[in-house]
Amino acid sequence: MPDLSPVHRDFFAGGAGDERTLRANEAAFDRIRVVPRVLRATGDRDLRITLFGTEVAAPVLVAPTAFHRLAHPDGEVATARGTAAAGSLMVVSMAATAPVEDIAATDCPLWFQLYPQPDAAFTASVVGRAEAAGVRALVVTVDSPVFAHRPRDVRNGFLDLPAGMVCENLRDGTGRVRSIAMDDRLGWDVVDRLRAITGLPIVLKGILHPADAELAVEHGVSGLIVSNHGGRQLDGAIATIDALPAVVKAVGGRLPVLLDGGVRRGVDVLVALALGATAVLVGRPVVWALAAGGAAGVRDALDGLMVGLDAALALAGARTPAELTADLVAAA
Ligand SMILES: Cc1cc2nc3c(=O)[nH]c(=O)nc-3n(C[C@H](O)[C@H](O)[C@H](O)COP(=O)(O)O)c2cc1C
Ligand SMILES: O=C(O)C(=O)c1ccccc1
Repeated sequence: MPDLSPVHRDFFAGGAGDERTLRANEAAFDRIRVVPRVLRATGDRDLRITLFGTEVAAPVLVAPTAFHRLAHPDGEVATARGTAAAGSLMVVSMAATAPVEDIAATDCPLWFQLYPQPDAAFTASVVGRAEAAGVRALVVTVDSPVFAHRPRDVRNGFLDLPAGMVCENLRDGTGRVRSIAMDDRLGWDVVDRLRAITGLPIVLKGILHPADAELAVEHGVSGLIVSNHGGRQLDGAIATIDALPAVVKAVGGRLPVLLDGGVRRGVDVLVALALGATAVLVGRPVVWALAAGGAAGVRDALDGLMVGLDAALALAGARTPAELTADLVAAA
C-alpha cells in the first residue's frame, strides 16, 4: 500500500493556528488521574451502551473526518467495514469521498454529519439522501462558521482533492458536485429548520460553553458532542475534557453528552465517562488505522480502545460505563 503523502498526512494531523488546542486536548487528559476503587468483584464487564435505539459494543464511536480515500483506496467504505466489525458506529462526514449509500451497504450503523448550507433546498436534499440511505441520526457541526487558517495546509498548498476524488454526497440534482460552504450567518433557528425537514435525532457537534448546552436543550436537540473539532477550528479553544464538566452540569441528564478530541487510550475513555460523557468519538486514530491497515486496521484500533477500556474499568472497580462517577478522577 502506498504511504500517506506528507501533504495528506499534514492535512489529517494538523490543526488551526499554532496548534495549541490540538495539543491541549491530549495534554488535558494527561493532567487527570484515576482514583480507583478495589475489591469490587466486577467479574465480566459489560461495555455496551444504547444511543437513540442503537446498541454499540462500547462507548467508543468513530468521529466524522473528511476525505478517507486520501488515506486508503476504499475510503469510507473500508472505515465502515472496520467499524462494524468492532461493533461500533460511524459518523459519516459530509466531506466523505464515498457515496453514503455505499457506506450504508456495509451494514455499519451510521450517523451523518452536516454543515448546514446557505442553500436550504440543497441542505434538505443532502439530508433526505442520507436519511434514505438509512442513517440513524444527524450530527450538525456548529463550530465552523468559517473555515479556520491551517498553516500546514497553506504551507503545503493543499487546496483540493486529487483528480477522480470528490465529496460524493454533495452532488446536486444535475450531478454537479458542489463545494462545502461554511456559513457565518447560522443562528439557533437552523435547529428548528432542520427539525422541520427530518425526523432523525439531531446531535449538535462542537459545543464547549454551558450556556450553549442549555440553549441546545431548549431547542429540542437529542444530544451534544463536546468538541473543538480536534483543534482544527478555534486555536485557543479550551480542551474538550476541561470543558466537559460544565456542559454536563448544564445539561443535567436531559440528553446524552458525547465528547471528542484527544482520546487515545482506554483510560481516556474511562475519564471522559467518569466526568459525565455517555460516549466518546475518535478522529485521527481511525484515520491512521485506515491508512495503515484498511478495514482490519480500523477494527483493530477500535478493538484496542475497547480492550483498554475494559481493563481500565476492571482496574478502577467498575463493571459498566454507568458505574463510572466523578469521584474516580482527580487532578494529576
Ligand atoms: C482530518 C480531519 C477531518 C475532519 N473532518 C471533519 C468533518 O468533515 N466534519 C466534522 O464535523 N468534523 C471533522 N473533523 C473533526 C472530528 O470530527 C473530531 O472532532 C476530531 O477529529 C476529534 O479529535 P481527535 O482527532 O483528536 O480524535 C475532522 C478532523 C480531522 C482530523
Ligand atoms: O478538515 C476538517 O476539519 C473539516 O471539517 C473539513 C470540512 C470540509 C472539507 C474538508 C475538511
